[in-house]
Order: sequence, then C-alpha cells, then structure tokens
Amino acid sequence: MDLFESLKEKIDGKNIKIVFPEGVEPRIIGAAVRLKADQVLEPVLLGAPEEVEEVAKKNGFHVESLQVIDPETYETAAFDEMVAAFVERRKGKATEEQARQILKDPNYFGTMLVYLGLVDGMVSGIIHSTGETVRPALQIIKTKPGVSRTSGAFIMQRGHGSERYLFSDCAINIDPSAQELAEIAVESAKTAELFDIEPRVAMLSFSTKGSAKSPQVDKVAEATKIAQELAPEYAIDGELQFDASYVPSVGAQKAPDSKVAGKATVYVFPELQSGNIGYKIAQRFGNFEAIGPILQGLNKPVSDLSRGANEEDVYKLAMITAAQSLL
Ligand SMILES: CC(C)(COP(=O)(O)OP(=O)(O)OC[C@H]1O[C@@H](n2cnc3c(N)ncnc32)[C@H](O)[C@@H]1OP(=O)(O)O)[C@@H](O)C(=O)NCCC(=O)NCCS
Ligand SMILES: CC(=O)OP(=O)(O)O
Repeated sequence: MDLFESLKEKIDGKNIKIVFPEGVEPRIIGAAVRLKADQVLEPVLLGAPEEVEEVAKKNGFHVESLQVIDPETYETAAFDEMVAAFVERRKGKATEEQARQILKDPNYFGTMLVYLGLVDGMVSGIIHSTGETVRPALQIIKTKPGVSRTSGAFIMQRGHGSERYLFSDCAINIDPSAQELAEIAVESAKTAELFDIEPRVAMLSFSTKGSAKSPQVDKVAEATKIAQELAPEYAIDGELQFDASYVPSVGAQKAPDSKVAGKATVYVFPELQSGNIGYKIAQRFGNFEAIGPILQGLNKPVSDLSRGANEEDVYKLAMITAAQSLL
C-alpha cells in the first residue's frame, strides 16, 4: 500500500490537530484547506484572520472552515498561562517580561501550543530558517529520555514509493561526534520502521572498511561500533561509501561480508554538509521526492519544511507529523 494511504488509515478519525505558524503563506493555506477537506487532520493556522482570508482569496482558497488563531489577540488568561509555563520550562533562562516578548514569535507560540497539549504537532519552516523553526522545540519540547540530540531525517522516494529510503541527518547537527552520530543512526532506524522501511543502516564515508585513513573516517568507524552496541537488533554497518552501500555489485566487491552493503535502506551522513547537499542532489538530479526534515527523538513532533517546499510537500509532512504524534 502507498505510504500516505497507510498513514491516512493510521490517523483517520483521530482528530489530530497540527499547528502551522506560517498561516499567511499560500503554500501553507493551500495544504491546510486540502488536509481539512480530505478529513486527514485538523489544521490550525496562526496569523491575523483578516490577513489569512486576504491571502486565501487572492489564491482562490476558501478558509471559512479552518481554525485560525491570532497570537496578537490571544485570550489574556490563556496567554498568561503560556507565559508562566514557558518561564517554568526555561528554568531561569527567561524572565516573565522576556517570555512575553519571545512568545510573540509564531514559532515559539506554536511550539508552546504543542508543549501545552493544545495541538498535537507543528509544521513550520517554509519561510523561516531551520534555526528559527527548531530552536523553540529544542528549548521547550526537548528530546526524549535516552536521546541527547534531535536530528533531521528525510524519506526519499521515487516511483510512487517503489523505491523508498531514509536519509539523515540532513538538517540539524553540523558536526556530530562519534557518539552523537551513533545515536542518529539508531534513531534513524526507528524512524525508518515507523514509515514502513526495513532498516539496513549504512554509515556513510568516503572510505569503505579502511580503504582510506583519516580522522573523519575514524569517526564514522567508531560511530558504527557504538551504534551496533547501542542497538544490536538493527543491521548497521560502516564505514561505507555510497556506491558500496547502494550498488549490490560494488557492495559485494568492497565489503563482501557486510549485511548492509549493496542493500542499504537508511543512509547516515557523517556531518551536515554532506547530508544536506546529498539529499538535495538526490531530490533535484535524481527525481526523488524528499519528505522532511522529520525531527527525530523529540518528546512531541515538530517538523521543519525546506523553504523550497511546495504545497504537496506541506500536505505530506503534516501527515507524517500527525503519525508521529500517535507514538
Ligand atoms: C539546530 C541549531 C539551530 C541549534 O543551534 P543553537 O540554537 O545555536 O543551539 P544552542 O547550542 O544555542 O542551544 C540552544 C538549545 O537547544 C539545545 N540543542 C541544540 N542543538 C540540539 C540538538 N541537536 N538536539 C537537542 N537539543 C539541542 C541546547 O541544548 C540548548 O538548550 P537549552 O537552551 O535548554 O540549554 C544549530 O545547530 C544549527 O544552526 N544547525 C544547522 C541548521 C541548518 O541550517 N540546517 C540546514 C537546513 S535544514
Ligand atoms: C532542509 C533544508 O535544507 O531547509 P532549507 O532549504 O529551508 O534551508
């Protein structure tokens, strides 16, 4: 079954609420109107209602049935409660006065709605940078017990899902340590399972099994060992070059004893430059659909769109975020 048909079945009838802080952006409004009409989930747009309506009208959308919250006119008692919860969560890192200022930012406001359980997840980042989008989640929602770093994964699919892989970290950790990379690998295997990908995890490098020597290669080899110890239930191998991971004949030649080489489904990049460049090359040269970044390891789901996303990307990432909220 198509991934999104199966996700629709999972989230159907659960009345899952997803907040979109960029409620006056046409690609967001278009996706929200379709999500509501298809009865996939309950979208909540942030913004001034008259502005949302104006943008919708210009773009031929009808938004009458959508919930719109204007942070500027949010009910005083509810805002006071939000401010108090923020100050408490930041434990001395923000005063009440600072909190009132910070919460004017729609990404902070939306993240607080998620934290307070008033909505189930958030999708943002189509206008804002990744830092602006995810920093509130890192500070407020924070990572699950046992996870020290969140990371950003993409579902990469082609041929309506006949080929489907997971790429990570393509969004968050600029230069993870071996320990952090190992954790990213394990979280990526879990994310893959959630989205019907049987995880065979390749720890990518420019070297395969010692064919090159450098501190960067050593980091990936060490991360592989740590990940294998952390999660022996998963097939995780490295360090592997991309061709050795993906092409069966090259995998057999370069890493003949590997359970992953030549058939990897989860590709873990050694640092963010290669991860972010790698997914965009597959997307733009290879015609893969890139759905994400899906933030892994957070207590509640927050997803960060690429600024290059289209309406369909928003629609699909919202479904993924809704499915994560059921975990
Ligand atoms: C994600 C990012 C914005 C965080 O940067 P930052 O805000 O400067 O991070 P800081 O080190 O100041 O930490 C801020 C808070 O987030 C937490 N944090 C930072 N990175 C984290 C991570 N990967 N996982 C979990 N928590 C994290 C810190 O512990 C800190 O929490 P605290 O305030 O409660 O102590 C930064 O790593 C970044 O810019 N990454 C690249 C993003 C990017 O451009 N990607 C390409 C496009 S997708
Ligand atoms: C994920 C990503 O690269 O986001 P952006 O294109 O917005 O920088």
